[in-house]
Amino acid sequence: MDAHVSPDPHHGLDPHIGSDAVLSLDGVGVNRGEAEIVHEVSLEVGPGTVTVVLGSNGAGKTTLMDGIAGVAQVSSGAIRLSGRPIEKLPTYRRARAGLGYVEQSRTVFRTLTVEQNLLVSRSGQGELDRVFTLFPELERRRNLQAGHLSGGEQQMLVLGRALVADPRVMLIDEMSMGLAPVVVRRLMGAVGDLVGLGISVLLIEQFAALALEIGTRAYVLRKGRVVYDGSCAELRRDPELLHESYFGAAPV
Ligand SMILES: Nc1ncnc2c1ncn2[C@@H]1O[C@H](COP(=O)(O)OP(=O)(O)OP(=O)(O)O)[C@@H](O)[C@H]1O
Repeated sequence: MDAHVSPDPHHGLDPHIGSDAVLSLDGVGVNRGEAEIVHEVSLEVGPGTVTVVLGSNGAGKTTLMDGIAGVAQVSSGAIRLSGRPIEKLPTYRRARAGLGYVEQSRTVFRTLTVEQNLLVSRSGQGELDRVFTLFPELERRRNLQAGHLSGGEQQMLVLGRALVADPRVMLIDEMSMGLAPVVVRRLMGAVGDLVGLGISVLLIEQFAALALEIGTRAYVLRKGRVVYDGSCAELRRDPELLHESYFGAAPV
């Protein structure tokens, strides 16, 4: 671990974060096939917060999310959702327990309308209204085939589809891929609004500066390990620390 990268799990943070975590990982390893890609990750998502996971390409961010959601095999450690161990549950039972997963590759049913896309994964009418409150853009296009939406609107619909399943925690993996910064900013605003709906978020985002604006706590992964655990505010203030966490050396 580097000298400037905080080894203190509560560094610069509001001390209330921690014990009442909605999602917590304790020493988690995650495999891809035979190889362990993520090693001994301990992490907490506080209630009503956005927690940000950063790291360079190949650092293991997606593998970590896949392990939490049950898509990749957890090789060691414990994962708790509202205090309940979930690491041995199959994917669908983790989802039923309140874990929503917005995977990296955005998918909508292109030939179905916006509304039909939402109805497919609905748990109640109220949730549809929540989506349209969050994304008035989608309400205006509710009868349009989803394939005709812009990239940003499709991503809103992907988020909306996760939202109608009424999750307690949402894992969101790089939803900004290929989108213009102005669209990403709009999406980040919506992610920030999720906490107002009582949803806690674990967010992977390549636009680090935008993610750090809406996040409370940040983790940086390098080679599958946590090398920074601290506040988003600290990383925002200190771009050198951010760079060093990513790459293991200060910028030249
Ligand atoms: N299915 C797989 N089988 C074997 N190795 C894999 C597989 N998927 C990913 N990896 C490897 O695991 C490592 C971490 O990949 P991962 O996709 O989790 O990183 P990431 O931080 O999400 O990167 P990116 O930002 O590029 O998505 C990489 O070295 C990658 O080559």
